[in-house]
Amino acid sequence: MASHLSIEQVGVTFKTERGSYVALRDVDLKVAQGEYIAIIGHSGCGKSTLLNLVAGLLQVTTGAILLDDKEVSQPGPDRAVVFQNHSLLPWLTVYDNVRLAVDKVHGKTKNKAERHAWTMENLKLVGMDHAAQRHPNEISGGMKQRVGIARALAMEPKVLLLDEPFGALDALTRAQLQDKVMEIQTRLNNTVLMITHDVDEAVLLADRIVMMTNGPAATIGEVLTVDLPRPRNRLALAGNPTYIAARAGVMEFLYARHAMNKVEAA
Ligand SMILES: Nc1ncnc2c1ncn2[C@@H]1O[C@H](COP(=O)(O)OP(=O)(O)OP(=O)(O)O)[C@@H](O)[C@H]1O
Repeated sequence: MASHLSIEQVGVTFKTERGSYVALRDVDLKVAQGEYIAIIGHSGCGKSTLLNLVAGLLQVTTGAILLDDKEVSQPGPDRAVVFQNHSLLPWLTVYDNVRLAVDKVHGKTKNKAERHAWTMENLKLVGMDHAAQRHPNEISGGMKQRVGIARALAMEPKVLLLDEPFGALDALTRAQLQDKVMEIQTRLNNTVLMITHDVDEAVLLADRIVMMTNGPAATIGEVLTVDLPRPRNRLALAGNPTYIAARAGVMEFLYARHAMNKVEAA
């Protein structure tokens, strides 16, 4: 596998008032272009820390992160992040939220008309072109997440980083957006790193599921390949033996072998 994104022997130690806290150690992962990776693990195991390292929002203490052989040390337009709590600017319209990112990333390469067309094309991709002139407070949580995804895609990042992007949504909206993301990924072949707490979401969306051990000093415990053809249909998969086995494998990892200590979890 050609390694497009390479996480090499990464460790992170935070300085806290009570001393050093080793959040991650020896995290090793190679991701190919176009791969969809889900990262799953109990609360506090370091999933966001890992994503923030790839985003360049945090620095590794040891090891390195390479994207196309270049070390990642700061945020850049080649990595776009979508957070759980939509981070749209409330005073801008849906259109302007996306357009701002388009102007920033494509200001030198596309003219004004092209930037407008590109903004609309990405809003269309997530089915939000009809609401272009609305403000964030006039649209639902699911719609805000769709705009956040449009904004990220409009940057044409090499890697799309999703930090529980559907976590705050109701089950139906969540399913709709998962389908949308699958459809977009099939079309654009983005490399995706997605954090989730949801086993079904991980199996449905991912090519590989990275399962993390509990902290302190959390690391990758196991990586499970989801050998299911695409496009994937949630209804058809419900009785699929490969789907059921993958789901059981992740459940077993999380709730049998790496069950969270009840005191810790409280
Ligand atoms: N800036 C920081 N300073 C000190 N400790 C931190 C810092 N950021 C994170 N941690 C600690 O590192 C560990 C990993 O945190 P992280 O947010 O990455 O976990 P997570 O797996 O994303 O959790 P959740 O699923 O609850 O979002 C936690 O124990 C957290 O308290």
